[in-house]
Amino acid sequence: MATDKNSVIENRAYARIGLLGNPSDVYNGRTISLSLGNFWASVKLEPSDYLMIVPHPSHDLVQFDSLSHLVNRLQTDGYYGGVRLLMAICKIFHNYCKDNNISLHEGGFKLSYDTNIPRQTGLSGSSAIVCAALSCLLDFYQVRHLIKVEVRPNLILNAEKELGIVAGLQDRVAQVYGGLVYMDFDKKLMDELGHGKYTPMDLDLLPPLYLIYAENPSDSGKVHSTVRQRWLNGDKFLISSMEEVADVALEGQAALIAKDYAKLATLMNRNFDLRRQMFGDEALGAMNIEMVEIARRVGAASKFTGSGGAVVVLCPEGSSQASLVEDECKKAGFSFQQVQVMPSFLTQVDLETMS
Ligand SMILES: Nc1ncnc2c1ncn2[C@@H]1O[C@H](COP(=O)(O)OP(=O)(O)O)[C@@H](O)[C@H]1O
Ligand SMILES: O=C(O)[C@H]1O[C@H](OP(=O)(O)O)[C@H](O)[C@@H](O)[C@@H]1O
Ligand SMILES: [Mg+2]
Repeated sequence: MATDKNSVIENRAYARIGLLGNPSDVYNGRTISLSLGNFWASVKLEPSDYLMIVPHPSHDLVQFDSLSHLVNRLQTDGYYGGVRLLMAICKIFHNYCKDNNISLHEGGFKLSYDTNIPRQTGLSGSSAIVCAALSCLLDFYQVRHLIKVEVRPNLILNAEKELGIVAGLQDRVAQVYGGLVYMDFDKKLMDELGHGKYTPMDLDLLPPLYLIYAENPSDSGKVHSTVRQRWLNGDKFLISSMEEVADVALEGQAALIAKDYAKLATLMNRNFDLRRQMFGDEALGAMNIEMVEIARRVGAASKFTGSGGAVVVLCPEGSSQASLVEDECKKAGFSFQQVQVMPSFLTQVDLETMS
């Protein structure tokens, strides 16, 4: 990657799968997540005399065929695209550098993005856009060596918090680190370090995994805000269930290391069952629940990759079972793909910032 301040910079960030423990990352828990090579967002930074955030031609649509086209679009995709995400990370990055005496040159830039991550499907399309933008800013200002890898997920999360999106760190950690990562967000640890403890795991430990998803925009921030408020209010059931979800990741780490995939399957199912009890069927949505059940009906294990819209599947009986899931997905109109894990692409400069 060229880091000359006059050259065009382009960076990608991949979708992610919360394999175990999500959403306990939002609640001082633990997760195991992986970077998903099947989908990515890319951000391009072109040096310029002025500063411009370029709206995406379809994700930030502002021109419509008719009033009903506009209304239809708002009803399916909501009001927001990626522009606000790019603006927010620019602000967070600027303020972080100012607070940490990192000086930035005066050059301007044009920032544009593209993404093939299915929109708002719990594959972390939102933080992929932010993460790729942060990478461009690190390169443009040549400050990659000054901003530790461990704190980058916080900056990405803060950009979304800035917009009122309730979320946790696991997506952002998977996207910054790449590969497969075990994460511990223990409160004491977070208070002491300002971030969680992130331990990369060997990709060879993973069994083949599959993905089911649907065009199904649901706002993860909204899904989380009520549960988060109940948790903050001290709801005992939520607090103890969230601890159980965090324990799923702890047990999952041992299961992965032992390549005990029967245990991994049990833990994935348990993870979703706990989410279902905590959030309730109405909040999860009938289509999302059906995606989980389609896999379970043929004996596979399944859970949400994020807050809903996509499901990760483990087939303990192998590829013949995966074909059965695929057939069922076709009948139901859901997309089905084998998971490609994206290995870490942290550079030497990045690695040297790590404590
Ligand atoms: N594909 C996309 N293109 C443009 N903006 C997106 C896209 N996906 C998400 N966003 C932006 O991120 C916000 C939060 O999305 P979120 O519900 O977290 O989706 P995801 O599950 O993909 O992370 C949305 O309100 C929107 O502003
Ligand atoms: O609910 C979850 O599992 C995750 O929800 C959000 O991710 P998204 O891909 O936007 O659905 C959130 O950002 C994560 O921290 C949660 O674990
Ligand atoms: Mg998101």
